[in-house]
Amino acid sequence: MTMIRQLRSEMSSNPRWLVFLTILSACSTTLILAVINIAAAQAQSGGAGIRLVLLFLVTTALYAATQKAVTGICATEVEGLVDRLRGDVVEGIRHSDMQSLDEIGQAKAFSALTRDCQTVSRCVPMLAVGAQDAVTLLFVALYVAWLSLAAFGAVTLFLVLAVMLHWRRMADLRQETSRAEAAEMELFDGLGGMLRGQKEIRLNEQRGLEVVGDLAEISRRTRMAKTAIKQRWSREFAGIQLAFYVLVGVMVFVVPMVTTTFHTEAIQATTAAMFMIGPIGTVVQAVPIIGDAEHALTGLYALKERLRGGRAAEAESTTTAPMAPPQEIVLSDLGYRYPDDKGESGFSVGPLNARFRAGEITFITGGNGSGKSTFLRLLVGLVPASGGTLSVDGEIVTEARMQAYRDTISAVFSDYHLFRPLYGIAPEAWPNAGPLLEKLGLDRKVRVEDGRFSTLALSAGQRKRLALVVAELEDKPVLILDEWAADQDPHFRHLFYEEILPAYRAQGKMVICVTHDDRWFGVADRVLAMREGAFVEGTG
Ligand SMILES: Nc1ncnc2c1ncn2[C@@H]1O[C@H](COP(=O)(O)OP(=O)(O)OP(=O)(O)O)[C@@H](O)[C@H]1O
Repeated sequence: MTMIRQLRSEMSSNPRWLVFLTILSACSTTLILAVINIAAAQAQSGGAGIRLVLLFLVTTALYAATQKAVTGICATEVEGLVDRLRGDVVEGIRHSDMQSLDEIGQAKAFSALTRDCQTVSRCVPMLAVGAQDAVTLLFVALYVAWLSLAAFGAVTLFLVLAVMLHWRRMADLRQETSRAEAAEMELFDGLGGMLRGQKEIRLNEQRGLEVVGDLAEISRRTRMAKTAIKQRWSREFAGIQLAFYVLVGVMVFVVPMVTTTFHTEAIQATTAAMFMIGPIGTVVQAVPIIGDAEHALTGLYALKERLRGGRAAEAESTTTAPMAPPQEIVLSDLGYRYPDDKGESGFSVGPLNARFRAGEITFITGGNGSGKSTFLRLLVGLVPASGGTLSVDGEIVTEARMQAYRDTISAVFSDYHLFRPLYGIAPEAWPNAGPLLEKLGLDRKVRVEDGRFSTLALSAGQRKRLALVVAELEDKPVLILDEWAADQDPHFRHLFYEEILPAYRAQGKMVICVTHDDRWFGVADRVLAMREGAFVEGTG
């Protein structure tokens, strides 16, 4: 079991101590049972002695103390495991290339980090109590054996049959659980789309009705799948409890027929069997919860490995020495191909040959879908090249130097994201934000307070200007902008092409911009046109 294996290898407390406490807890439960049986027998002959009362109190206190300790240790260890795993997955995401992330899918990564982690956390009480009750069952069974071998035979036979039946049904249940999970994932995707598409839904009533209708259908399928699983579990649970009552009936009515010695122990063995009903119920309830947690944990480890796969070499051999500001970036036959999708071959860019120099502005132009954004992802090392090389100042950028290379680049991509805190920007640079905000007409909207932007509630054009403020605060030697001016009004477009870009050139920055603004092509030192993933001959 993944959970037990991982807990054993990563536990901060001694696993033997946990096992000892679990056994002690089960012992105390069995002792309580024995004390009750003895007291009941003594009651027939005039009442239980004070020693028995004291023993009862001590065993009860021992049970409460060990249960508290086991639950506490399980909670600390499982939550620690989840926390470390979540951290590893987040790190894995940070280090993985964009292609791997695209393949995994944002929804899957998000649900692993939220729902799966929660599922593992939720199993803590059941893990602790379930383990205690499983050991208790064993001990009570031994106690029954001590009372009567015939009763023990009946209990063992029953337990073996119950476990075998239960195990066989578990396989079916696991399949049904996977189907229910797939349906639920589809539902989450649909709900996400419905929330993001509110504007479109409000502008077309028929679309809204169809979206809601579709969601209702997916929700119905999810409900059916989940209800079926819950019903099967409650049938399973009720079946096992019922079978146990039958067992008690067998002990009371049938066993005395085959053995003459059983009568004296009948009441005690029956009480012991009744004592097993609680733990059996807990174990039966714990199994699916722990099973779900196990499934979630296996998925989380698989995701962690997948994120690590292929990037291990980079992560393990990355040299942290910073790279000097690039004076020249050279692409030699550099290429990238998106993975094939359901038999359709993926779009490819390259082989690309180009040279970018510090203090120069290069414009990249080309029709929609010609590969400009893909080229930028490749240029900044967000996707692994399928061929060719990328060199900085005569040295090929290896996997090990890729992060150092990326650290020399600032970018505003077409699908950029704005963080409210000024992550990655040294506090000494925060005061520079004021003049930049003023230059880009944002000073009356946004301030920097304690290293955070006061607001991100801005128009599309304002947000893009704020993204440029962030890029300027980073003050890196290479700047990449993907259709930055597309959202700007004539004033800021003019400012961008006529003042901002020439200022970058004067500062010695290497600037690469994707743009369709042919009116300002003259501002660039070079214009490269793209078509079908390649630079058009004669441009540049
Ligand atoms: N994540 C992806 N997975 C697979 N294929 C993709 C992916 N992103 C883009 N593509 C494919 O790559 C091709 C080029 O896309 P890209 O975004 O690079 O073009 P572009 O020139 O930037 O277009 P636009 O001017 O419309 O932004 C497209 O035909 C698209 O189908």
